[in-house]
Amino acid sequence: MAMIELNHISKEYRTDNIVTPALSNIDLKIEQGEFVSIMGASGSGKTTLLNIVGCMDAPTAGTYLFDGKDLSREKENNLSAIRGKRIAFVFQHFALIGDYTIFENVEMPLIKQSVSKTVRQQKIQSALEAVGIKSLSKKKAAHISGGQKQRVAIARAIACGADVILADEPTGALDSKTGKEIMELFTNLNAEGKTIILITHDRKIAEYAKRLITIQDGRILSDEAISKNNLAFSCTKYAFYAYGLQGK
Ligand SMILES: Nc1ncnc2c1ncn2[C@@H]1O[C@H](COP(=O)(O)OP(=O)(O)OP(=O)(O)O)[C@@H](O)[C@H]1O
Repeated sequence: MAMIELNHISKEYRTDNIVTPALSNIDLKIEQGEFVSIMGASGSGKTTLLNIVGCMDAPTAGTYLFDGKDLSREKENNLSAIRGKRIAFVFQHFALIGDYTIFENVEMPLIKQSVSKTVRQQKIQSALEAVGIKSLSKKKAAHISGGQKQRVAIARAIACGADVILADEPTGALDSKTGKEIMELFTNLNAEGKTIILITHDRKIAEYAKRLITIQDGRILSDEAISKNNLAFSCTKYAFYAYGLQGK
């Protein structure tokens, strides 16, 4: 059984009698532990798809099964519980509260989950350590760089214990070097078993994943494993590291 299973999913937005079809008849299975990139032109339906997978939006038709449970017609309370515990989001513009410290930003979902103070402290310290910003924990989110903000957002996803991380253009607001560092973090998280689904407009970013889905006009145009050439590239890169050379 796939962890994420979309069967004949369609989505239409209706505003002021205008109907906009966003997704048409999507069939998709994603197994636990996969790392998937989604690409497609602007307006092709990528964010709509991610929002349905992340229980932020409901489909107009079709069924969405998460771990075998049909969530398509689930009540908001139950969806919000799944969002909080199983699925975390990382956004292009970070979605942090600027006036809160880094520690407090990571802490918020844990308070919502009623995690005790001692356990919260442990989870937050270990998540901040995993993304390399433990020393910044008392700084306000407004006073750190874009790359550091995205690390906070990833730490928040790690700390809340989600096993699925959905990332919508996570490197879109970052320079290419910082973007690569963020993608290395996602690669590590995937190696630890997290399921990652990531939207990007950048083919190089997409190639960090193991599978690439292309969307066009609300339909899946292609769904393929990332090619061996790229694996050869990453093997070369890791060989560089293994021999203690500068791997660039
Ligand atoms: N809340 C909404 N109300 C009405 N139409 C919407 C809404 N959100 C998205 N749409 C429309 O649905 C279609 C798919 O939008 P979506 O945001 O999923 O595309 P996208 O591929 O993520 O685009 P981008 O790359 O520009 O972010 C577009 O035609 C868009 O205009």
